[in-house]
Order: sequence, then C-alpha cells, then structure tokens
Amino acid sequence: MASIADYYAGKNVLITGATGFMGKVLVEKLLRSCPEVRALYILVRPKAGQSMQERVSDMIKCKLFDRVREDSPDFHQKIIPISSELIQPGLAISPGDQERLTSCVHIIFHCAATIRFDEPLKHALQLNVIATQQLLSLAQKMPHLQAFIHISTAYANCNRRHIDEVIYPPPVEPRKLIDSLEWMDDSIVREITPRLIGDRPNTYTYTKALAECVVQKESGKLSIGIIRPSIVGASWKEPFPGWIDNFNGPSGVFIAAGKGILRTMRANNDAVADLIPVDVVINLTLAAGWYTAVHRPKAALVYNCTTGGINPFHWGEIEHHVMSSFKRNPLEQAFRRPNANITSNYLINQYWILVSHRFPALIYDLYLRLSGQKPQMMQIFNRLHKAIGLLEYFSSRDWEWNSENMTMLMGHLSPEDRKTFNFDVRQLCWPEYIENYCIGTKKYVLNEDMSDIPAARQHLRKLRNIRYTFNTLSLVFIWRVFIARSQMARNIWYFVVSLCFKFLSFVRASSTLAN
Ligand SMILES: CCCCCCCCCCCCCCCCCCCC(=O)SCCNC(=O)CCNC(=O)[C@H](O)C(C)(C)COP(=O)(O)OP(=O)(O)OC[C@H]1O[C@@H](n2cnc3c(N)ncnc32)[C@H](O)[C@@H]1OP(=O)(O)O
Ligand SMILES: NC(=O)C1=CN([C@@H]2O[C@H](COP(=O)(O)OP(=O)(O)OC[C@H]3O[C@@H](n4cnc5c(N)ncnc54)[C@H](OP(=O)(O)O)[C@@H]3O)[C@@H](O)[C@H]2O)C=CC1
Repeated sequence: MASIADYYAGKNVLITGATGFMGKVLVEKLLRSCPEVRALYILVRPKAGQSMQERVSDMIKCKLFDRVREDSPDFHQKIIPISSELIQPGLAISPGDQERLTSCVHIIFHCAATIRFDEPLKHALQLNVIATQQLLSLAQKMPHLQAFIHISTAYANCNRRHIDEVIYPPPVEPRKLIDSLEWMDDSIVREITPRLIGDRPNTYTYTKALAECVVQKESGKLSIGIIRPSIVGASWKEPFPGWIDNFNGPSGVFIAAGKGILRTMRANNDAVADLIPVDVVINLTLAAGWYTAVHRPKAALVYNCTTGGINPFHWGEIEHHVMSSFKRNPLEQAFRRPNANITSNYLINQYWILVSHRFPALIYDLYLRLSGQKPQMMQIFNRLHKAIGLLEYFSSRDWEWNSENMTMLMGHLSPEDRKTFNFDVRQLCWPEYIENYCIGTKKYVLNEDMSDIPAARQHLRKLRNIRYTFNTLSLVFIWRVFIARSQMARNIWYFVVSLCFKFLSFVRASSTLAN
C-alpha cells in the first residue's frame, strides 16, 4: 500500500481555516513531509485591512515555516489562496474559483470555525454549521474527491462523561434550528440561547455537535473522517518543540500565571488535563485523510484525538510544572513573581481573587494614578476573570474518551509513516512538553528574547524584595495600630521583640564562641 507521502503526491488539497492555529501547522506539515503534493488551495478572507494575498504572504513568512523554507525555498508556489467568506451564501467563492476547485480537488480538510466560547449563537451556527453544510454541498460537486476530513472537538459532547467514537444524536435537528433562528431578532436569540444549549457550557460546543450531524448526513455520498481533538496545545516536536501562536485554551492561562497576574483559578487538581500537542493532531489528521481516501470506509469514522486514556496527566501536575518552568525561564516584566494555585473550592478561590488579584490591582492602579498614568490593572483583571470563567468548566471536570480508532489507524501505518506522522502519545514526556510549551509562549506568542532571561530573573528578585519590604512594613503598621489601642497587644508585641533580641544575642554569642 502507498505510504502517506506517496498518497498525497500529485494531489490537490483544499483547506479551510488555513490561516488559523491548526490550519497553519497542517499546511506546513503537508508541504514538508509530502513534498510531492501538487497544490494546496486555501480558502482565505481579507481581514483587518489586509488583502487575502497580504495575509498569505505574512503567514508564510512566519517562523513556523522556517524548516520547510530551508528544504524547499519555492514552497509558497504550491499555496493557492482562494477568496472566500464562509458565512456568505456559496461561501462567497467566485464562479470561476468554484469551477477550478470542483474540477481538481482530491481531498478536503475543513478546519475553519469560530472557537470563541462567547460567540452569539447565530454567528456560531452560521460558521460552524451552515458553512460546513455549504462546503459539503461543494464537495459533492467534486468528481475527484476522495476524502472529506472535518475537524470537530472532543468536547462536542461534553454533556456526556464517557464519549465513544460515534456521532451522538443532535440536541436539535440542525435544519429546524437554522430555519427558526433565521427570522429571529438577535435579542430573542440571546434570550433563548441558554435554553437551547442546555447542559453544554457554550455555543461553541453546541454548534460543533450540530456540525457533526450535518457531516454525518453526507456520509453515504462522501468518504468522511471526523477528528475530535481535546485541548490543543503547543507542538511537541514539529516543526520544533513548543511552537504556539495564540492565547486560546491553556496558553493564555499559562502566560497570565507566568506574568504573575493570575494567582488563583478554579480547577480540579486530580482531574485529567486532556492536552494534545498540535503536531500530534495534524499528524493524525493527515493519516486519517490517507486512510479515508484509500479504504473509503462506508460510514464516517470518528477519531477521538485525546491523551487522557493513554498517557494521563492532571491539572495539579500541570500547575506544578508550569510554575517551576516559569521560575527557571521567567517572562519579562512580570507583574508579580509567578506563584499560582488551583483549587476546586469556590469560596477559597473567591478569597484568593480578592487578596491576590483585586487588592494588588487596586494598589497598582493607585500608584499609576498618583504617577499621572492611566490605571489599567483592574481592567486587565476583569478581562482575565471573564476568560478564566469560561474555561473553568473544562478544568473542573473529567471525561473519558474512547480512542480505539486512533490505535487502529496507527496499526495501519508503515514503520516509516509511524515516525514521520507520529501520533503515539504514549511517548510523550509531560514535564519536558510543559517546559517547551512555556518557553514557546515566551518566544513565539510574546516574542521575548531568551537572551533576556538574566534580566527577567533580576526583575523577579526585585519583586521579591519589594514583597518582603511591603510585608514587613504592613506588619509593623498593623502592630503599631494595635499597640496604641490594647495593653494585651502591647504585651505580646514586647514579648515577640524581646524574643527576637534574645535569639539574636544567642546567635551572636554562639558565633563568637565558635571563633
Ligand atoms: C493557575 C495557573 C496554573 C496553570 C494550571 C491550570 C491551567 C488550567 C487551564 C485550563 C484551561 C482549560 C482550557 C479548556 C479549553 C477546552 C475547550 C475545548 C477545546 C476546543 O475545542 S476550542 C479551543 C478553545 N477555545 C478557546 O480557548 C477560545 C476562548 N477564548 C474566547 O472565547 C475569547 O477569547 C474570550 C476569552 C471570551 C475573550 O474575549 P474578548 O474579551 O473579546 O477578547 P478577544 O478574544 O477579542 O482577545 C482580545 C485580545 O486579548 C488576547 N487574549 C485572548 N485571550 C486571552 C487570555 N486568556 N489571556 C491573555 N490575552 C488573551 C487576544 O489574543 C487579543 O489580543 P490582540 O492582540 O489580538 O487584540
Ligand atoms: N484550538 C483548539 O484547542 C481546538 C480546536 N479545535 C478545532 O480545530 C479547528 C481549528 O481551530 P484553531 O485553528 O484553533 O482555530 P483558529 O481560531 O486559530 O482558526 C480558525 C480559522 O477559521 C477561519 N475562519 C473563521 N471565520 C471565518 C470566515 N467567516 N470565513 C473564512 N474563514 C474563517 C479563520 O480565518 P481568519 O484568519 O480569517 O480569521 C482561521 O483560519 C476548529 O474547527 C476547532 O473547532 C478542536 C479542538 C481544540
């Protein structure tokens, strides 16, 4: 049987979401490990004042593409951007481009989605469900299409504790929901959203579940694979360890903790933290594309792409490794020393929010005001609390995913493909991965230089000294206030001071004797 790279040789691949986190890694890996692939058609929209072409040129200049640039400097010639806005009718693809795509595409990877947890339902539905439906309609017009790979999420069915590699019945018939929301005012939709999403935490997981059903409906006509990654994190090995370019999922939490801003968060120490490196997800995705095209399974195959059942790691362990990693490799200009704790107790968390978030923010904003600057810390904390509040659902619960199809797929790969498209997470060493992840957030998300680490360490020492001074002054202040008011407090104070003197005299005497 053809190897994965042999299969992709001469193939035209269509990718949505190629400018996103996972899409970029997919494009890079395809070009690097399947150098004979004919062309990658990527659906891109103009954004933030940049044309489609400008966005793609910026994308391929990024560090992620350094390795493929070295191997084949002309790699960009294989990337063919197609203008498309996925929430428009017909995906806003011009008739000429539609014809071009339908006549040549062999395989589709559908990565585009809105992954925001606070997305209004109508928009999430338009992008995650209706656009998927439109892409499937386009796919059906492609005579050479061999596989349609849809990227879902392991949390599409997070209202269940045990999740098999099956498509569960939808919470509502997608067509009915689409028809009803079409005529509804945004304010009405906002009001009924909690009722509609029911026991799911947000519109993202809800619409991703609906999208799976939409995809399943076409599985009689197309060869389909559905990839369900859990929490996608920085790369494990490829193209280099620790590559990450966004604040999503745990990355923003790690950075906020590394900067000393985040000191407390609600999470269950003993719950499995189902992180999965992005390169593992992409390797599995490419292998699933190959398998789907070669074996043409009759029903859509679902791949739960998770680590918890194979190589579990827990939030408590993550906390420990993140904190120690940022102490070894500190971020620049930290607000406080990194020292975050997770707790599952609501009240304890609220207490620490008050003491370790709100109080320091208040003092710092006061300092900014007094020095003629604009206060900003309270605002930063308000945004952080909003983001953390949306993530807590996932860090406080445990799920069990069955990942038999991942194992089955691995069994079908040749020894060579198993190395090139490695998704065997049994080999993942978590402490090393977390260390590289934290360094990756520093280097690639915050663009900080590793050569500045000594200065960052010096800054942490300065912060420690400020804390010691502040604590000492506070203690003295509190005692002085008490001493002025109560005889008993005064007695205790004199007792403590005399004890300290006695201890000091004892130390001095014993050091004189020793000399
Ligand atoms: C105590 C510490 C120890 C560490 C151990 C414990 C760690 C526990 C971590 C728990 C993490 C659990 C994560 C679970 C996720 C599972 C989900 C399932 C997986 C998926 O299928 S999808 C991927 C996940 N999706 C997301 O993560 C998206 C979530 N984000 C949002 O919904 C929105 O961004 C949010 C949070 C509502 C904020 O919206 P808004 O205020 O409108 O801000 P913007 O998004 O426009 O961003 C503005 C600006 O801020 C940057 N940003 C975004 N998030 C953060 C952040 N968390 N920290 C810092 N900065 C952030 C963003 O990049 C923007 O910057 P610009 O420069 O572009 O303006
Ligand atoms: N990140 C994670 O932890 C996980 C992600 N997933 C799934 O993986 C897939 C990729 O996620 P990820 O890469 O992290 O997401 P990103 O947000 O990084 O990327 C989303 C992509 O979709 C594109 N897109 C969004 N809206 C439109 C639109 N209206 N028209 C055209 N393109 C659009 C974006 O384009 P643009 O650059 O123009 O905005 C971008 O390329 C998603 O399906 C997600 O559900 C699953 C599990 C976990």
